[in-house]
Amino acid sequence: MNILDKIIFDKQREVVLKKSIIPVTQLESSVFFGRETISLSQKLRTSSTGIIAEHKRRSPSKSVINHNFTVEEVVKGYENAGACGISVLTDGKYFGGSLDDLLLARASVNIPLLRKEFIVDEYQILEAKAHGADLILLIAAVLTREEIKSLSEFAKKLGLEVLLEVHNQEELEKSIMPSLDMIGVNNRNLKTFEVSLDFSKQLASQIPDDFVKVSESGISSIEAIQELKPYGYKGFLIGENFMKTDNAGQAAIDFISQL
Ligand SMILES: O=C(O)c1ccccc1NCC(=O)[C@H](O)[C@H](O)COP(=O)(O)O
Repeated sequence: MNILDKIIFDKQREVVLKKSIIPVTQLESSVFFGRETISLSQKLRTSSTGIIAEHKRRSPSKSVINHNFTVEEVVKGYENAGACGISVLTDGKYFGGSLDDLLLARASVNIPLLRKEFIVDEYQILEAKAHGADLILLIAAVLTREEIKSLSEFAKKLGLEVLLEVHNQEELEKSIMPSLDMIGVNNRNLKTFEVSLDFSKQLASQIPDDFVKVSESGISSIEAIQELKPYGYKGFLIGENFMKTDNAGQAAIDFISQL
């Protein structure tokens, strides 16, 4: 079993367990459930920088990245740096994240928050809304077209935007539908961990203009952004490059100020 299959296997079991502990009615009674969300896609369309900075403690490909900061320090640093939005990894087992991280981030900043999660069930979308997210991620590699349609339509009904992640042409072709806002090309093959900006470059022309294009993973230099912009990318998701430093917020300031 590759790592992505393992993550999804565990996630499906986790969701069954969580559903039996926290009822939907409890999620719907959260103070954040009725909150008006902030659009990341609109911000990206008009931004000259397009950085989506990620809170990421560890990952399957890199093991420990950073456990030294509080969530508040990181996300406030990212907001001060001028990030368009923040991605908060909420998976515990493989990334050391949690829904509490998302809640703390929501209480700390006023820019769009992505719940970065392996979503397989509507219940996780309700969790995202209840914990202050503005948008969710759907990963084409682990969902059928029908699942992408029903999950994205469910998210839209709750006022959440949808970032659909693809890694190859087949995933892109099966996924295009009006209920998506942004299409992200992951430069990391989640099965082998190979990273190359070529994945973003190769798929760019096949992403319809209706969707904001986002390039994700393995971005660590200004040159990479300059290489990707001519392909129409408006958003750039960066995690490790900021989190591996001893001050993620300052690293984001240094990076964004050069764009
Ligand atoms: O980052 C991983 O090792 C990983 C492994 C398996 C599934 C997902 C994984 N990462 C999620 C992401 O998409 C990245 O955290 C995100 O795009 C930022 O990437 P980076 O800037 O390279 O940290």
